[in-house]
Amino acid sequence: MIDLRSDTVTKPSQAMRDAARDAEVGDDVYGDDPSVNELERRAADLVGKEKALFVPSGTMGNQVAIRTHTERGQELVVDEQAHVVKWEVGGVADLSGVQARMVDCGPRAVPTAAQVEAAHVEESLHRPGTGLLCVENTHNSRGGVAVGVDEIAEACEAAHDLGVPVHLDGARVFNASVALGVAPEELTGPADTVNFCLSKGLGAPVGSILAGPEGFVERARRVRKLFGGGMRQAGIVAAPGLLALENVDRLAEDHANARTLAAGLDDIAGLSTREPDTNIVMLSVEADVHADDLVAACEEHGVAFGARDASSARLCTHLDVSRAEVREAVDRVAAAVGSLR
Ligand SMILES: Cc1ncc(COP(=O)(O)O)c(CN[C@H](C(=O)O)[C@H](C)O)c1O
Repeated sequence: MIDLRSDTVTKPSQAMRDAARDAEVGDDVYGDDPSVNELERRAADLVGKEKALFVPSGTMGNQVAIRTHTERGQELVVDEQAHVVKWEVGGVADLSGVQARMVDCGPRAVPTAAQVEAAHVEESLHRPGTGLLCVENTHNSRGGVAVGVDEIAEACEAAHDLGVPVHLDGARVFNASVALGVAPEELTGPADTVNFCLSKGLGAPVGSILAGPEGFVERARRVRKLFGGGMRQAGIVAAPGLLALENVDRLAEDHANARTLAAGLDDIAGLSTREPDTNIVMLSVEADVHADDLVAACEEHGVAFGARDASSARLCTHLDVSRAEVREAVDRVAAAVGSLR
């Protein structure tokens, strides 16, 4: 099976497994795990923030950030297709008591200054007040869009002018950095906090990093504990995360493979794709084939990916899929489409 469901499916390398086995560990709740401490230090440096917190998942990183930034009853300004409101089980309401004020950012994938200003609510006797702006880069549901430095900075500046902090869901921020050819901290710098995933394109088995100002990270550490994310000898999974930080540059291979995949799928009658910015390929399926049927037929032919709606699907290239396997996947999709006709 060529698994293109997500870049979350990558399996740890032998070097990562060895690092896990040999990791120096301690009780991380007491701050005693040397592997976690080293990972947090290096991760903070990489994204230009004072401190960082190792969390078990990207969802926890985002939800801990939202809870730490906001007060119950406030509003969160966010793109209507953002992961934090679309794929995190209603966490902004359930865990933080926050209401989402959704903005349609369209293909731009990040709100304009005007959209931030229009969505902002001033707290009053009657009104909730805006507690946070959340942006996403790359933007998953809008096709792995790499949002540019200027666009991120514009949204952050507009929020800051209104006294509103900004959290960057940077699950794939290194994909954006590599695709745009800019240093990660050019993309993370304008935001107050950033969450990025070690367990996606970077290939670690577990974990994400929430980074920001020292005071914020200390408050976030307590929220992580509240959410049950206080880990003990977590060096076992932090050590592979340290190796994952060395996989940033190779993300360019995933992007090249995504372009090869998209071009191959475009040659199949009835299918079309948008030119991918990064490792995510959004596939449009012609009217007379339901995306679910295509996904099922492809699975029978040895390619796995997921439908997004009745007429579109998402395919992700990643560390565990080679260029040759991408080409083979295109051939298998072609055979699957043929079987549907
Ligand atoms: C932008 C963004 N932010 C946060 C997360 C959450 O990370 P995890 O909780 O899965 O580690 C994801 C994972 N995205 C996963 C995927 O793409 O397959 C699924 C959809 O949850 C994400 O894409």
